[in-house]
Amino acid sequence: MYFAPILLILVGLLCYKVASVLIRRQRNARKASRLGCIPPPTAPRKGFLGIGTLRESIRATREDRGPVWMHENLNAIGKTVHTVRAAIFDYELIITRDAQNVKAMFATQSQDFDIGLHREKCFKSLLGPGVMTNRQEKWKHSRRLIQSQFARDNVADLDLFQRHLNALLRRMPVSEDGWTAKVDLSPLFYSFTLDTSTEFLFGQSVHTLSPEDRAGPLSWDYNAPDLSTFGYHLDEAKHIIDRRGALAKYGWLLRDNTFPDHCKAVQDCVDYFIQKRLDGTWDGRKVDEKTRGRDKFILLDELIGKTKDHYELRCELLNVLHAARDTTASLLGWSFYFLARHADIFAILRKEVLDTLSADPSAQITFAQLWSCKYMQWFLNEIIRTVGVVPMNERVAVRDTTLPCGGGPDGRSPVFVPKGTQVLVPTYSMQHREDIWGESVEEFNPERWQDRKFGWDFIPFGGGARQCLGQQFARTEAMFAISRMLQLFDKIENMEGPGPIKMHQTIENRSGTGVQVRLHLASSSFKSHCQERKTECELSLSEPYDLGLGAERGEKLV
Ligand code: HEM
Repeated sequence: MYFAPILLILVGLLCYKVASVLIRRQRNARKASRLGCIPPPTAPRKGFLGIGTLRESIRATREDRGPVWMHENLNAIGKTVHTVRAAIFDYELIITRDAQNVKAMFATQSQDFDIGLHREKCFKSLLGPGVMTNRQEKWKHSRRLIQSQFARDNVADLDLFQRHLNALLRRMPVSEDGWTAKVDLSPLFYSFTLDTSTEFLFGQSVHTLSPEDRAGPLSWDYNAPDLSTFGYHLDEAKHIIDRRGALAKYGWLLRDNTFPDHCKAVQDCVDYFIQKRLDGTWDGRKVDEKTRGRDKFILLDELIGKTKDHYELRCELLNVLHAARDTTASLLGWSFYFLARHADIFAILRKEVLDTLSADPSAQITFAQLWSCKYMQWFLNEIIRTVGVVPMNERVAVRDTTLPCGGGPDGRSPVFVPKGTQVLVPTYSMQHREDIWGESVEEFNPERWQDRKFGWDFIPFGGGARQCLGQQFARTEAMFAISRMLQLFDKIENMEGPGPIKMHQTIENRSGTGVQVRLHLASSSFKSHCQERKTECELSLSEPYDLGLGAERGEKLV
């Protein structure tokens, strides 16, 4: 009985939708032609309404080859085609790996573009509004608040990295033959960067790698949240967000009842840190106003000088934590993934570290020394280029606008971009364009960076107005950890065996098979450790030897 009116309403809605799409297309076509724009090539739409393409892309991501799938699909349209239109259902977007278009969106026409609304929507519940998720005026406010802090020289604290690296090394006991057991370095680096970034942001690490250090300062406080699960809840919440993000504007379809609990657990911990800092109490002692944040850089302390709004502090700090932690862990993981597969590069890099810094892993390293390691810089650039640590970026047009090129058969005409259109920037694909990087594009070769300057064709840290604020921090942390490990170990072996590279793409891109290696302790570092600990150098190692600097042999590993 009710069937006919419902059907009528549905048909009416469908007609309205079709009519409005057609009218919008006509209006856009007229405006585009007035502006001298020509559409770019259209990516083939597979299956009904492009559902086949969507399915293929989801399958590729699930099989850990998402960035490669995108690159191959663009190349299939044409190796010289760098801007295309794509459509799935009623959703039309532009994909560009053209440096000129990227420069326009990120810099020269940045007032016409912003990050997509779905980034804000996906992350809102976990991070809240902050520098990564805010748009327009609100973003400008967040950026101003954070940026001035990052301009300081002492943002990257080498002592901080050293302490947490020691904890990581304690997880890698060495046997009698000088080799560590087979270890997956990937999760260790994710823990390492969680520990360093929580300390750098909140002034208190969650000590994932050294829980024994966590117990001390907070044991007196019965109201303290459970810091041991901070990393778990953060990872789980991010995992759900990643899955939603893959569905773009349809992300809301993916429901997960555990999501609010994960978000709350993370926020409770951060709230606790902030409250303690705001109260001026920490570890039961009064924090001295004068020394607060002076001897070492703590972002929370710096922000407290600008705002006392608890919610704002929490959101901004969580935004930076999200930006900092996984990206740097991915960079470190991939570094050792490639070192384990390129013995020649391992040898060159190690020689540079020993010559420039010292062969002694307990000798002090300075910021200037680290940054003078040229080959190390090339090596990191090549890692970032090869894997695309953040393999995809995006913008959305906030008004009708244009991109300077990509249109027409020769790709030289401007392209019309209607308001609300999402423009994807597949940075991985940009970094694998043969016309930019040459025929050896798929070769891992740090030396290609010898005389190369950064341009708009290499934007792993974004560019222009929203450029990454932590590039220097991330590079310093990675250089420090790599240098120390190369001082300690003289060999690395790939324990995964042959097989294709797997790129597990979430927001960052990490190795889908982990970083399965074993490392061999250099005899010189072994001696220096022994001397430092006043133990005998000719130790006959009948038990695994604990590598952690400062830790005594035989100490119980956690
Ligand atoms: C290898 C490591 C890293 C990579 C590849 C990376 C990459 C990026 C990229 C591509 C963006 C721009 C996003 C966009 O255009 O919308 C970005 C933004 C940002 N990054 Fe990083 N990042 C890294 C490490 C870090 C670290 C360690 C920190 C902090 C300590 C950090 C803080 C930020 C912040 C605050 C923003 C937001 C800037 C804004 O929107 O105004 N990043 N990062």
